[in-house]
Amino acid sequence: MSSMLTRGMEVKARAPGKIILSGEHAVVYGSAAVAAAIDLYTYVSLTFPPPSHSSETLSLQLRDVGLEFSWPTKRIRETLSQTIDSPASSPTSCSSETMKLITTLVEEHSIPESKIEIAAGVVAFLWLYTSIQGDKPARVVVSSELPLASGLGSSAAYCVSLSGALLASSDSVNLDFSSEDWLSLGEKEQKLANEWAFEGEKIIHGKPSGIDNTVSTMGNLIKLESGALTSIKSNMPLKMLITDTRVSRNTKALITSVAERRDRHPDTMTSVFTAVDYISNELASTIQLSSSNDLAVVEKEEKVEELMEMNQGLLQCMGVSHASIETVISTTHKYKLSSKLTGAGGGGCVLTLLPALLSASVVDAVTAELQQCGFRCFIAGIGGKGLEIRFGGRL
Ligand SMILES: Nc1ncnc2c1ncn2[C@@H]1O[C@H](COP(=O)(O)OP(=O)(O)OP(=O)(O)O)[C@@H](O)[C@H]1O
Ligand SMILES: C[C@@](O)(CCO)CC(=O)[O-]
Ligand SMILES: [Mg+2]
Repeated sequence: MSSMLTRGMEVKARAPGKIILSGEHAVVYGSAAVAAAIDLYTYVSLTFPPPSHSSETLSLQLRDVGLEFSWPTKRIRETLSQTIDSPASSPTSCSSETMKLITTLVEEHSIPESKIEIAAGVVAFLWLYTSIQGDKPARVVVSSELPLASGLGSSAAYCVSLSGALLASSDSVNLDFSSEDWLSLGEKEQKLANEWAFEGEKIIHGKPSGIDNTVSTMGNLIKLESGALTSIKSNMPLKMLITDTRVSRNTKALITSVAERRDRHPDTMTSVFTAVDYISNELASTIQLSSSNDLAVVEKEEKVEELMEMNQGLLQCMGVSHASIETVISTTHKYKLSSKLTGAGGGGCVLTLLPALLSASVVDAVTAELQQCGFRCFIAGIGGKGLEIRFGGRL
């Protein structure tokens, strides 16, 4: 399969962003968290030059940030000779020595100071590319429907779609490349893509829990607790208004600030994480479709709202709320709606539950008031597909 793909064929992958309904940060310390895929995707296009082509470069175009990188493959082999021939079938972490070497490759390109956080994404790209495809010349293009660095899992969608495209064109994955439809990977291959994406997330997040890459790979609605995954089936409408405060933040820095607070107050923070664990488990059983869960939708919504408020209080206690998030919470509260931050916090996006019977005029009024504050509001479809691959066709 890989020999056909090396003849100028294009492989595409797409992976969704996510919302975290409860449990961000605490999940890094083993508490339960509940997350859902949303219908906004990051797309990767990977093309190997045809054999007649003289190009011996690896190029990366990041359309969302208007940056382009390219490296002679000879330069990549010289720099990363120690790690380049590792097998794609066994995901490995990027050591600090290799990270330094990759950083020298990234620093050969000047990234404007205002976009410096993209460098971690480029390092993650080079680690995933060289680990899975070695030093083959290729052109990779990334574009996303997600706001970057805003809590909707753009880093995970980036790592999952990259891992998917790279594996789909390796010998580790077997797919029908004569099909022009979006294809899901088999269970084993999905697991491999998720494991590689987790290695990329480690480079971008520092200490990720794995929830973002897992929900982006698998799609749907999931609970993750101490690394153990449960898939949640729900028949609740779960309509969420997403408000992007447009305050950009960095997940790695926020994870570090929570770790520092935990170092200062170990017992207290452990109790906070335990409380979040209870909240996530209660939220999961409230939305879960099961014969013992016979509450009416309105009652379930009231429970979810209260649990979201409680989780937000504990996120504030962890130090990851922000004045812009508090403005969204107080604005939606005027309309008797409950909100919480989603993702790492510090700005970024806020979720507001829109109960099924809420009138459209209230949604319009609250949205208008939030937009007047300079925020961007949208409603995303929840619980859709995860990583998918497509051969040929257009992005
Ligand atoms: N489409 C993209 N193009 C280039 N880099 C990207 C893209 N998507 C994500 N990244 C990388 O991921 C970083 C943002 O990741 P970060 O974890 O801080 O935010 P997030 O994943 O959007 O939010 P959260 O982790 O809270 O869900 C960017 O700075 C960049 O390095
Ligand atoms: C803040 C965090 O819990 C969620 C970010 O979406 C980090 C992680 O779990 O990797
Ligand atoms: Mg992230």
